[in-house]
Amino acid sequence: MTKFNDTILKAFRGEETDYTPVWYMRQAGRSQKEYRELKEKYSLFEITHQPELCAYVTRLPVEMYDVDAAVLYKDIMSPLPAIGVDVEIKSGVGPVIDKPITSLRDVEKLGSIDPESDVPYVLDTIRLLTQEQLNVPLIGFSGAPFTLASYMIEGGPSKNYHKTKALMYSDHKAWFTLMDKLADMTITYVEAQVKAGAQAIQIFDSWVGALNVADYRTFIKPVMNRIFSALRDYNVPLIIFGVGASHLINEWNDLPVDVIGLDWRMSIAEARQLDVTKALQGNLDPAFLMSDWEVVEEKTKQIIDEGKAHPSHIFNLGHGVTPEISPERLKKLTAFIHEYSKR
Ligand SMILES: O=C(O)CCc1c2[nH]c(c1CC(=O)O)Cc1[nH]c(c(CC(=O)O)c1CCC(=O)O)Cc1[nH]c(c(CC(=O)O)c1CCC(=O)O)Cc1[nH]c(c(CCC(=O)O)c1CC(=O)O)C2
Repeated sequence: MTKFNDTILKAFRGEETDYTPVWYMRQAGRSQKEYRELKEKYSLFEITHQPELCAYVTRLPVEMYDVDAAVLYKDIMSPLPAIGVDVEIKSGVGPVIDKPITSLRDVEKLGSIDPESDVPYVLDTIRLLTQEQLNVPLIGFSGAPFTLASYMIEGGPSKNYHKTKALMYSDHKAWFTLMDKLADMTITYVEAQVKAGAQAIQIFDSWVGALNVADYRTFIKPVMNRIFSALRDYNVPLIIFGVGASHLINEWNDLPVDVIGLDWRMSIAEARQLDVTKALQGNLDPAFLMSDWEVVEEKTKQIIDEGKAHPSHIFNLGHGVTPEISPERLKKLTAFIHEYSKR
């Protein structure tokens, strides 16, 4: 067994490292041939319910790409059935919820999660990976209340979140009760992942960029403060990530997080000009990986150079790996990042 490589944990904590560590959102699923063959037989939930199989899928990209962290193979929807939300992941569509939340009554029906009895397979997978199989840290994760609520209210992926925002603006009791229930679920669910062995946590608020700063401060920021303040007790690096949320970066810099994950809309240099002090993660647009290698190399060098100007930077894409990106490309990119970023 090769020596455990904790470089990425040092970068998450804002320390300077010998090279720029890298992992990719959605690295575990997607385009590996071995994974595609598995997906012919099993759904995402069926894989996650089998710890040995789920650990194998989680390890695939680590062994194939030599990335500096593993991310647990599951979805941000995974804990929702435990609180009474009937969600299905439709291939090529995404999460689908047949009975969306429409009122306070629906919110009050939601229960709470007991990870050891509701999602024992998630915790067993984490134990398997961190006690026996990985020589890089394992990243656990949860969706954030706004992003989870957007699926629960819209009934699936959305472009404009009109129903979500309408409920948020018009029914404050329903909204804040839902936020509190989802915050309680997130804290309990993340605590169990850390106790099982996850060494860093990412909170995905993918769609909160749909809100302006004022509404973020009113309807979201207090609950995010509560979540991250509670998670600090578990003493693992905490990452917040969202898409199209650059206008919220100074709000995120106020939160008790260690790392801010950027998409491609704001450069690392621009974030630093806004006095963002947290470690930064990102932020290559996945679309680059479909273009000529010379273009990828040039953009990657720019991101690494900007990241090196301040401690510290973790390389990632600006959003999850897309299905058409080839494993060969990700392997080549990872090797290039490790080589080019050496101090
Ligand atoms: O099609 C299938 O059968 C399953 C597809 C699949 C899903 N989650 C998945 C997988 C495994 C895989 O990538 O193959 C599995 C999945 N989803 C996620 C992770 C964690 C990570 O990103 O590393 C992971 C596991 C880790 C990994 O695959 O590397 C997290 C996730 N699910 C979701 C989101 C919201 C978002 O997209 O930003 C996000 C966060 C941002 C991200 O994409 O990285 C919600 C979700 N889950 C899913 C989708 C369907 C669209 C799509 O496939 O991109 C979508 C997106 C949407 O349309 O709203 C289904």
